Amino acid sequence: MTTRIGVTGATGRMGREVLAAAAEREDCDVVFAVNREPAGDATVEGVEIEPAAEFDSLVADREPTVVVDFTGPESAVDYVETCAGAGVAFVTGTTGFDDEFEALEAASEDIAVLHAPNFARGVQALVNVVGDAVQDLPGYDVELVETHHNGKRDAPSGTANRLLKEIEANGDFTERTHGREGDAPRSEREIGVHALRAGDVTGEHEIVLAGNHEEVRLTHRAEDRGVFAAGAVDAAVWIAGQKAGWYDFADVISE
Ligand SMILES: NC(=O)C1=CN([C@@H]2O[C@H](COP(=O)(O)OP(=O)(O)OC[C@H]3O[C@@H](n4cnc5c(N)ncnc54)[C@H](OP(=O)(O)O)[C@@H]3O)[C@@H](O)[C@H]2O)C=CC1
Ligand SMILES: O=C(O)C1=N[C@H](C(=O)O)C[C@H](O)C1
Repeated sequence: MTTRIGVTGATGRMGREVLAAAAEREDCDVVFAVNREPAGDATVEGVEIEPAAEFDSLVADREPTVVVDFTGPESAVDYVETCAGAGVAFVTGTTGFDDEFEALEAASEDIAVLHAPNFARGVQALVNVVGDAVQDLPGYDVELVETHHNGKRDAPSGTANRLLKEIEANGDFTERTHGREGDAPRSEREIGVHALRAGDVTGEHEIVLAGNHEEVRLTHRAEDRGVFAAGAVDAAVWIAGQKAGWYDFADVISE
């Protein structure tokens, strides 16, 4: 069966990649793509880019099975609420959520919603191993360093926040220290968190565990945004058959 996909943020860094990834597959069709203020005759991968102001009517008229969203927290909430009203599943890789996250969770009572801060399969593997490493090395200092391109808005990254949750769930930590400056010795049970923004780095996450005169470094490096887009399109095809509820990327790759 063909999955009918609507794409938001379609001229953004990730939106373009999603359109390219979808174009490579025979089991999905892009039925519309929107951006906030598209140039008059804009197309990406042969798909016409339409104004985001028309999102609601496009959902009603083109009947997507699922919307794939890489935009910002506020727009993601607007889009998921429309999808919830129309019975259309929603896959989002948007990060930087604060209170807006509650609206995503609420929508999952009516439709299938999948949020993943990182659609790279290697990051899922990293999430799986980091908890074991922290458990196996009690008392070791833990620091997390993430590096992204200079256009990224949110810090720390959504992936870093996900990894931090995993570290905290598996060790005895009391605080996160964001950066370090001046007379600022490390306390025993803190996790240092460092966000670098430079050039066109696609996305790197490194966890350093150090103690006992030894050091372990767990690193994921995305070399191409296509990795995230391919994962998001896999998720879109997968979610088409799911009932209302909250899902993450682990659900997709465990099948
Ligand atoms: N989960 C994952 O695997 C990944 C997640 N991301 C996340 O995806 C998101 C987008 O990243 P990226 O593509 O690099 O960002 P870009 O800035 O390149 O693109 C964002 C797109 O969203 C649109 N947009 C932003 N805010 C709004 C709004 N309020 N209303 C309507 N449209 C809006 C932008 O429109 P306009 O052109 O008008 O500004 C643009 O098209 C970020 O949160 C990022 O962290 C990124 C990579 C991988
Ligand atoms: O903004 C990006 O580029 C990325 N954002 C995601 C995040 O915040 O974790 C995932 C990836 O690292 C790229």
